[in-house]
Amino acid sequence: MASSSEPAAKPHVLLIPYPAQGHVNPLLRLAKALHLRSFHVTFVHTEHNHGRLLRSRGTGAVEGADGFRFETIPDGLPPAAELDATQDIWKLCEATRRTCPGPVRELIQRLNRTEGVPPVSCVIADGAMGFVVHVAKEMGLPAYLFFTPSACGFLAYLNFDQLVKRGYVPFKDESCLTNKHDGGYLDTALDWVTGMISNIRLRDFPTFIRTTDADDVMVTINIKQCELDAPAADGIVLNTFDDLESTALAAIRARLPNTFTIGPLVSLPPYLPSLASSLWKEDSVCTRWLDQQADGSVVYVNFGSITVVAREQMAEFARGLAGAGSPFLWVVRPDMVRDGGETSTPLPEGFVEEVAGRGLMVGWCDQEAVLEHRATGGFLTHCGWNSTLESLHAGVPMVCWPFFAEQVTNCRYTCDEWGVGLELARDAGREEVVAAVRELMADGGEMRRKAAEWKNKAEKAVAVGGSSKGNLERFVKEIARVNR
Ligand SMILES: O=c1ccn([C@@H]2O[C@H](COP(=O)(O)OP(=O)(O)O[C@H]3O[C@H](CO)[C@@H](O)[C@H](O)[C@H]3O)[C@@H](O)[C@H]2O)c(=O)[nH]1
Repeated sequence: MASSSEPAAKPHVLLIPYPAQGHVNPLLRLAKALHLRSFHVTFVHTEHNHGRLLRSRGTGAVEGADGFRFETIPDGLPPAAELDATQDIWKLCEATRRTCPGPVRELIQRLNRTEGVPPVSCVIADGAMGFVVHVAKEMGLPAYLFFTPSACGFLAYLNFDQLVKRGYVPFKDESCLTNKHDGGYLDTALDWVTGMISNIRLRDFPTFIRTTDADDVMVTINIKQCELDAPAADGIVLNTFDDLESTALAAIRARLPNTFTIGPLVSLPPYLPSLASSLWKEDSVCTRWLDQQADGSVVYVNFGSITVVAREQMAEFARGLAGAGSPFLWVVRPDMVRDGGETSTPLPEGFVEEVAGRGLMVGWCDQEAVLEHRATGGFLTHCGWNSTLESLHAGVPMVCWPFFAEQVTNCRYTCDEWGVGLELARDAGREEVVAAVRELMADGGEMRRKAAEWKNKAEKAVAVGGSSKGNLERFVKEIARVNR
């Protein structure tokens, strides 16, 4: 709760993440940065995620801090039978857009009536909650959108309407939907897209375009976010830095001039560590286990918070990972494998015993700490943007195994543009996994050198005098000023 002695003139920022781990994390980091700069902060979880946070912490309440409060809104989905199961992000996108405008409006009205709390002066919502901009505008409030993907991913989304207008989407033929049997359609060059690498292909675009449905929900929602919501916002915030994505950023700024690049938003060193956002309970054994491993020897494997893998592929992957020979730390979420809609034990029988001593499997870890640990030598990732950026910040080269959304775009840039990744084919078998992990963990090499270079540039961007640090301070001034 806010302290009643708080001066009424303090700017009060309301932050509304999209309710998924990869979206909550960067917005919470921004929220803390604003709190550190004397903003009163209200951070909004969905009721579902609030329940998960309580469970992952084993507490009865999610505590705020002085001038930092948590609030909840419904997400529009029926209550989940299994609290820890990953929500269906497709249904969630549609449900939040339909359900949340009313509750957001009521929340702002209630906060404005709450004694001791300064009136809400600015709203920052995730780009995937872009409808919030219109609610804020109706209430006379400035509103900013934080798009959590990479700039190259966001630029790809900004071109969805062109893909439709030019007739690439919807796909004409079901067979074009899969990597295997597309008859080359996914390799179509899109050299007209300003700001993306010149040889970008249809397959490098966020996978939501892979539909034969002219009214596809994800295509429609993404176009609305880019064509209706983003231009209506007072500004756009991106978790990236200028050196990394200068060409994509120039194209974005040509359309949305007031774009602030403030990344990488990392949480080290921690500020208000008690205000954490892990929806799963972190396994504390990881650091102790890593402490016992040699420098740069461990391959860290994590597919993020949403990815679901087929049982046979999981088994094949496990064999490949074990066969590569490096010690490994693998985060296996309990709901990662689904058989016919059912969640069941994800690992092949006997695997845990077989790799005991050289492979550690946990349900969830403190990923930033793992990537920064001296023993971690490579990251096998699904290329979620937070994972990619956290890896770049830690100077750790990657094997890229993208599954959906703009992970394919991030993979392309990580491998071909930034030179710090090796791509693993979506249908890779154990031999390919072995080969990729061995190459990743090999000593020396160009990828490792490049990774060290990007680490340096990332650190410079957020240090005093760096581009992201300067942009953050400019952003802070702008959103504090609109309040006066
Ligand atoms: O054991 C774990 C696993 C993950 N994380 C954290 O969880 C976040 C995961 O984010 P990300 O790597 O971006 O993966 P997703 O959760 O899959 O992210 C979704 O959101 C991202 C941002 O929009 C998109 O780039 C992805 O495509 C989309 O799947 C990161 O901050 C990780 O550090 C942990 O702390 N511990």
